[in-house]
Amino acid sequence: MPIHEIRHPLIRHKLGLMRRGDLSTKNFREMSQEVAALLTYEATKDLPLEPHRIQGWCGEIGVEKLAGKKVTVVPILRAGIGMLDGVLTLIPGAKVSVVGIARDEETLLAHTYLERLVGELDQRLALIIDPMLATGGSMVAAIDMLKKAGCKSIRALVLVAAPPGIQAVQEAHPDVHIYTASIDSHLDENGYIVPGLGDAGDRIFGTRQKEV
Ligand SMILES: O=P(O)(O)OC[C@H]1O[C@H](OP(=O)(O)OP(=O)(O)O)[C@H](O)[C@@H]1O
Ligand SMILES: O=c1cc[nH]c(=O)[nH]1
Ligand SMILES: [Mg+2]
Repeated sequence: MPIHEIRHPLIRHKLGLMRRGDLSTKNFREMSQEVAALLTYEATKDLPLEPHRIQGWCGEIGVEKLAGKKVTVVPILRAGIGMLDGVLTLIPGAKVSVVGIARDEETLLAHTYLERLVGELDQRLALIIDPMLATGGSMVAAIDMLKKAGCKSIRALVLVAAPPGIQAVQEAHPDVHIYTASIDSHLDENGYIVPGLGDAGDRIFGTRQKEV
């Protein structure tokens, strides 16, 4: 199945804390990075390795290293930035491709406003990061963009996913695996995930936020 809900106890615990409406911006931000790192660990567990010979302390030995070109991490602005350091903690050499996509609050349609992709995408695994997969419009737009640029291997890491978003990605891009900390219940009348996290961008950056 291309949807992976990672039900690790540390993720469940941290996500439970993140769902508190009164959590500070600082704590929400920190936990976004921590859960992103844990999702990265799961999403990379089958990356190919290649043998490599090095000089060890006792002479030449065989070790393994990641095969192929470096991974590119693709944060979807703004909220994806809230997961970036967490991913880079585990893959510090990754290249970063920044994509700006905003969802229109009325129509819920995704609009692309920035595309800064790294080179040699045809040889890289792309890890798209965004805390929320709601209608799926933003994620589908990001995958469309990467594929148009030649990328052949794409995975999506989201903190919370809603069924309509999962379905939209699976229908448009069945080859893309989604890794999430939780598959939530549904979307409300404004397209927000329930129970969800609220507006992830606002909670990470400390901007407009509904009173709780
Ligand atoms: O699945 P969708 O229905 O497309 O919704 C999810 C998108 O909405 C949020 O971003 P938003 O557009 O609010 O931008 P922001 O990160 O700048 O706040 C979120 O970070 C996703 O990118
Ligand atoms: O629940 C949602 C849906 C879209 N964007 C968010 O930030 N939160
Ligand atoms: Mg937002």
